[in-house]
Amino acid sequence: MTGYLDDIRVDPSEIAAQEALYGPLTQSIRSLIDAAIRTEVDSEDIAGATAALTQVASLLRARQIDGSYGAQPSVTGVQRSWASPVIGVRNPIAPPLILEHEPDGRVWARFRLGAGYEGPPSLVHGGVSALILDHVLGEAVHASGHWGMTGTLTLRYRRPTPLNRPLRADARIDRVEGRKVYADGSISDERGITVEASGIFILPTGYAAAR
Ligand SMILES: CCCCCCCC/C=C\CCCCCCCC(=O)SCCNC(=O)CCNC(=O)[C@H](O)C(C)(C)COP(=O)(O)OP(=O)(O)OC[C@H]1O[C@@H](n2cnc3c(N)ncnc32)[C@H](O)[C@@H]1OP(=O)(O)O
Repeated sequence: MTGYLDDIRVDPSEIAAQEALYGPLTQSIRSLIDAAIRTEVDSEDIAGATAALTQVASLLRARQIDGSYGAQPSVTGVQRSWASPVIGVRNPIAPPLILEHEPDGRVWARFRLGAGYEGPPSLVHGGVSALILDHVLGEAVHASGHWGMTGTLTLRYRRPTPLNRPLRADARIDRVEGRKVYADGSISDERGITVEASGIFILPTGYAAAR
């Protein structure tokens, strides 16, 4: 797999400039998603908003990459994660999580989930929790100098996870067995753990280990 070591070679000022350009666009669309779910304006205003948004979409589509973001051969490892639905600087679906890396390899993030992530009324959708944990466990694997595809992800939903409350995700690797890296993690609210996860991340046949 290419891209892994490119992370180190990307010019930081170029990354900062791109983040300053695309970050506000993404944040604006993120706010729009929440607005679209919760709006109670009258039908004329909905029709007006729909027309305006169609125009915005065609403005952005005037020049586009071919295919998905991470599939671009010229795009570096750092930029590729910008399309992530969990941390993506360019993905309005991402909450986003801002990940913190500890020297001992633990990875964690504080975040909140709003109306766009609802499962049961006023609670986080279980699939969204799985998405977040898959990513955070995968990051802990990556931080340990390995990488791999998610082979198995096991979740235990211990308590409902609330919307619009401070949440935290944590992950760390447990052990490495050949091509398999075992990682554990959780999502917590103010009262403690709501979801526990364990995952097996596997370096696919034919791929070299990261380091
Ligand atoms: C992820 C790429 C990272 C790129 C790095 C760049 C930067 C990263 C930065 C930041 C982290 C990002 C974080 C992202 C997080 C999201 C990750 C995802 O969403 S991944 C998409 C969902 N997962 C799939 O689509 C897998 C589909 N499955 C496969 O591709 C294969 O089945 C694979 C690779 C899992 C295994 O295939 P084989 O052919 O290489 O492996 P065989 O030779 O069959 O088995 C090897 C060993 O693993 C066990 N094994 C095989 N499959 C297993 C499984 N599903 N679960 C558990 N064990 C399994 C076997 O029993 C065997 O064990 P024995 O060596 O005998 O002890």
